Amino acid sequence: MCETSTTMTYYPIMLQLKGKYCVVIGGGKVANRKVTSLLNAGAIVTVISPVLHEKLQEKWRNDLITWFQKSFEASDLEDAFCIIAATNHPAVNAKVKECTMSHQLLNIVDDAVSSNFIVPATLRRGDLTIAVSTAGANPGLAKKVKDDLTLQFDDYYEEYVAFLQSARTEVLTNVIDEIRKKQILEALLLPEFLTLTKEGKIAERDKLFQHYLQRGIAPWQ
Ligand SMILES: C[C@@]1(CC(=O)O)c2cc3[nH]c(cc4nc(cc5[nH]c(cc(n2)[C@H]1CCC(=O)O)[C@@](C)(CC(=O)O)[C@@H]5CCC(=O)O)C(CC(=O)O)=C4CCC(=O)O)c(CCC(=O)O)c3CC(=O)O
Ligand SMILES: NC(=O)C1=CN([C@@H]2O[C@H](COP(=O)(O)OP(=O)(O)OC[C@H]3O[C@@H](n4cnc5c(N)ncnc54)[C@H](O)[C@@H]3O)[C@@H](O)[C@H]2O)C=CC1
Repeated sequence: MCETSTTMTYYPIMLQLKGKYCVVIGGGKVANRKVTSLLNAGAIVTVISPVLHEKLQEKWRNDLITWFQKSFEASDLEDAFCIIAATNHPAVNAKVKECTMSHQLLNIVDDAVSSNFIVPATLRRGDLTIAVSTAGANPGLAKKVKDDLTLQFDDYYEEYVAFLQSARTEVLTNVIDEIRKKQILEALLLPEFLTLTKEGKIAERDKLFQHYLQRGIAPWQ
């Protein structure tokens, strides 16, 4: 048994890509998956590829992306904040690496070692993001763990996180006493609020929160 991992220790971050110029080289199935997540993050996406996967064609027809129907050239990378090399030719992907400046973000879909970032499997429930990575050891496992988590973090988490956000804002705005503030913030994460959200008892949940906010003691304590 191997005792220590030989894989890279990555630094996980949440990247703000809104309005950032991103270039994807290649227009196949994998490129389409990467483009979809870039667009979801609000990036401005250009695809360089002689041929486009039908889902990318649809995005292009809907003006969601720019497409240059051609093979890769070094000048395609000018001004790019983020670059994804997703062709089916390792030599072309390696050329993209060669032409990338050290300050640019680069993901090469067939070469994690030469990339300066890799993409985790991601589960979203409103503002809750769960990102799973195996550092490239087994991307299929990252996807499987994420898929398994969809059961535990079901759709109602979206409503739950929205409630927690507005309740937290209310506490931070209205409760001056630091000890009480800390107590209420801790109590917000007790299972009662999650259970009531899951059962769709929204009015009851909000009443419970208001009661606690005003009285300072949770009724169940
Ligand atoms: C290093 C990394 C670079 C990067 O792409 O960032 C990379 C590399 C490679 N993936 C390969 C294969 C597969 N990748 C997937 C799926 C995903 N791959 C993703 C990420 C990553 N893949 C990064 C590491 C992530 C990590 O480990 O933390 C996910 C999580 C995110 C995303 O792509 O958005 C997305 C799931 C999205 C979702 O559904 O949630 C599947 C399963 C499937 O498609 O159903 C398979 C087939 C099964 C298998 O091989 O495991 C191959 C071999 C290609 C070949 O055979 O030629 C390479 C190349 C290599 O290993 O060198
Ligand atoms: N990172 C990941 O999650 C995964 C990575 N892969 C890797 O991704 C590669 C791509 O896979 P697919 O998208 O399924 O392949 P694909 O064959 O569907 O797409 C390849 C695309 O690259 C384009 N292309 C080829 N030469 C080019 C050039 N010189 N300049 C610009 N574009 C060019 C083609 O026109 C095509 O659109 C695979 O070879 C594999 O190594 C595969 C599965 C998952």
